[in-house]
Amino acid sequence: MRPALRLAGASLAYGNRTLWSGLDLEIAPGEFVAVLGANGAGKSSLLKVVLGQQRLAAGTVEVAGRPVRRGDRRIGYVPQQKGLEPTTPLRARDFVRLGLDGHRWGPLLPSRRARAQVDRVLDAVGALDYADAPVGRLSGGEQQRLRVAQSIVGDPALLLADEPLLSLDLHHASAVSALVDECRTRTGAAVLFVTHDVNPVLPYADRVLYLANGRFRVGPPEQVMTSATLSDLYGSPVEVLRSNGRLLVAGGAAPSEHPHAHEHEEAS
Ligand SMILES: Nc1ncnc2c1ncn2[C@@H]1O[C@H](COP(=O)(O)OP(=O)(O)OP(=O)(O)O)[C@@H](O)[C@H]1O
Repeated sequence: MRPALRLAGASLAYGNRTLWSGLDLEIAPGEFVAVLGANGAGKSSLLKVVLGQQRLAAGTVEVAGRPVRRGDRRIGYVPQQKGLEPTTPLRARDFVRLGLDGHRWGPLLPSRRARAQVDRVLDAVGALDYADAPVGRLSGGEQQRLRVAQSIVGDPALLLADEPLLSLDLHHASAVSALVDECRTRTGAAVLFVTHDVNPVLPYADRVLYLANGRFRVGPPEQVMTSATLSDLYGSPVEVLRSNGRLLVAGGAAPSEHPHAHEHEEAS
């Protein structure tokens, strides 16, 4: 089967600083890959490469067998969270609808089918109660649920989610993770899901891509999320603790020039 996403010998650099290199990754349709790593490891940049917004320094990247290009309608994207302007002149449901026909100019076309699709995802993220509210007045967590709804409403073949659980309470973090899982099961979408906390996606992640120190490990969570693997990756002691089925990563202070890398922790 043709991979939904294929990176081969991929390297990413800004100027003379290489974020990661030698990345070979094939994601099958329907596969769920969680992307983890310290601040600044290059997780968001990886998504930008797949979106065609950032060029590789070396190697190739293909989405469903074709070179990446900007504005690929087969890709759904949840950008890293930014608050929407309070005066944004859109209702929540119109904001979600942009995921279906936001690429077209002009007023939204009346369509019973589009309305039903929007209602279905609003319901799935628990946003029906505020479907007609102005989007800019909603809380960070409410807006975040709408971003997720917008990214999946068009049934993408590849879903890229950049910290979609940020601002969500435990209940909604679980619900959004389950929703993404349900979406990939129903539509066969492949998922690349950036998160700082692996726990909400542990039930669904087929593999983890862990980026640190310009290197990476990729494999099933039980292989990657171990003290031995992460200590080796970071080059310093990292302890992965297990408690009640949850993982807690302690340590991971990367010998990096970026002080915020030391804040890395998957505890929640
Ligand atoms: N366009 C750019 N030009 C130069 N440097 C950049 C650019 N975009 C990102 N960087 C730098 O590259 C590094 C990786 O950024 P990126 O946002 O991909 O990291 P991340 O792993 O997603 O981090 P976080 O967990 O903090 O969101 C950072 O140090 C960032 O400052």
